[in-house]
Amino acid sequence: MKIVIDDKIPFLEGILENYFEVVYKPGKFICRTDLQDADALLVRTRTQCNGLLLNGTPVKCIATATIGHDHIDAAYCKKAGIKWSNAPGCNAWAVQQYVIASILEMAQKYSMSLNNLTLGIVGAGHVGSKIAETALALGLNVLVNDPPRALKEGGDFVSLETIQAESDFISFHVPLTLEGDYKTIQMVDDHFFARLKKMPIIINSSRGEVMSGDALKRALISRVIRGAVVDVWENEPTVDVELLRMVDIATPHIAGYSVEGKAKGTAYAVQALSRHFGLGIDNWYPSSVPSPRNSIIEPKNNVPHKTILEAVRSTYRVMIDDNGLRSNPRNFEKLRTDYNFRNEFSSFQVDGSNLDAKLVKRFQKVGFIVTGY
Ligand SMILES: NC(=O)C1=CN([C@@H]2O[C@H](COP(=O)(O)OP(=O)(O)OC[C@H]3O[C@@H](n4cnc5c(N)ncnc54)[C@H](O)[C@@H]3O)[C@@H](O)[C@H]2O)C=CC1
Ligand SMILES: O=C(O)C(=O)[C@H](O)COP(=O)(O)O
Repeated sequence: MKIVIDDKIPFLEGILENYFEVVYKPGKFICRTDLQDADALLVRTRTQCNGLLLNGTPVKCIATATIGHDHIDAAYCKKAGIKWSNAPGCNAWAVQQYVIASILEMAQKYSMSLNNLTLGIVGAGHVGSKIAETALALGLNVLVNDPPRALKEGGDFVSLETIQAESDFISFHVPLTLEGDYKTIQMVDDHFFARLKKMPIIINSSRGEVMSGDALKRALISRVIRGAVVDVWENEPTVDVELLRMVDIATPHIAGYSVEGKAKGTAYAVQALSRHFGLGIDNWYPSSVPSPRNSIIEPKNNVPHKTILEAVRSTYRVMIDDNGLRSNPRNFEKLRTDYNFRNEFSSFQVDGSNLDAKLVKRFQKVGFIVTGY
C-alpha cells in the first residue's frame, strides 16, 4: 500500500513506514501524478482535496491532521467513494490560548476592565465553548451564538443581532461553509458591521473567507469597530498588507500551533488510517511530546488580570507572532512552516502558595495546573 503525506506533519517519522510505502511532499505541491498508485493521503490545510487532485487516482482514504476540513471537497469524496476524516478539537486549546492572550493584550492596550465587558462568541463547538468558559472565569459577560446547536439543543444561545448589539469583543469560531442555511462564507460583511452598537474588537481565528477583508477595513476606517485581531486571511498565503497595517494583532494562521495540538492532530489522523486499513494502531500517540523549558510560573501579586496577563505572556507572547508577520508579510507560509510550536496552558504549573482562593480558581479555569495552594 502507498500513502502520500504532507512533509510538515510532525511526530510521524518512521510510523507509517511500517505499513505503507511512504512519500513525503510539501502539502501545497502534492499533485495528481503523486497519487497515481496511492491508496491514502495524509494532509494539512495546504492540500486542496478535490476532483482536480483525485480524479482517476486509486486514493480511497484521506486523513487531515487539522480541525478544519474546508480543503476537502466532501461532496466529491462521497461520489468517488473516498472516506475522509479530520481531527476534531485537536488544537482547540491552542486557539483558546491565542484568543485569551489576544483579549488580555487588547484590554491592556485600550485600558479596558474585563469585568464590565461582554464577549460575543459566534460558533460554540470545540474552540468557542472553551473560550466561553475561560472568559466567564475572567469576569467577562459571555453571549454565545450557534444556530445549528440552538436548533438541536435549545438552551442559552442568542441571536447574531444580540451579539452585534451587546458585545465589546466578538470572536468567530465557525467552520468555513459555502452553502446551506448556516453558511459562513463572508458572513462578516458590511451588513454585519452596520449593525454593531458598541464599537467592539473583532477577532477572527476561524477562516479568512468567513470575513470580508474590505468590509473590515471600512469598519476600521469608519470607527464602527475599535480594533481587530486577525489570524486567518482571505487568499492565504497572500496577505492584504493594507489590512495588516490597520489591525491591532496580525498573525500568520498560527492560532492552533501548539505542540499538544499538533501531537493530537497527527495522532487522530494515524488512528483514522489505522481503523480504515486495519493497521492495529487504533490508539497510537506520539511517544514523546516536548514540554516547556521552564514550566513553573510564580505569580508576583494577587491583582487578578495583571497576574493572569503576566502568566499568559510567560507561556505565549502573541505580539511576537504579530511582529514577525508585520515585519515580513510575504513570509506568511515560511513563518508557519518554521514556527516554534508553543505549549498550551495545561503544560504550565502556577505556584499557588501566595494566591487567594478566587485567583487559584481563575488560573485553573484558564487552563493552568495550580500547585501548592
Ligand atoms: N486559526 C487556526 O489555527 C485554527 C482555526 N480553526 C477553525 O476554527 C473552526 C472552529 O473549530 P471548532 O470549534 O473545533 O469546530 P467545531 O466544528 O467543533 O465547532 C464549530 C461550531 O460552529 C457552529 N456553526 C456552524 N455554522 C454556524 C453559523 N453560521 N453561525 C454560528 N455558528 C455556526 C457549529 O454548530 C459548531 O458548534 C474550524 O472549522 C477551523 O476552520 C480551527 C483550529 C485552528
Ligand atoms: O486545525 C485547523 O483547522 C487549522 O487551521 C490548523 O491550525 C492549520 O494547521 P496546518 O494546516 O497549517 O497544519
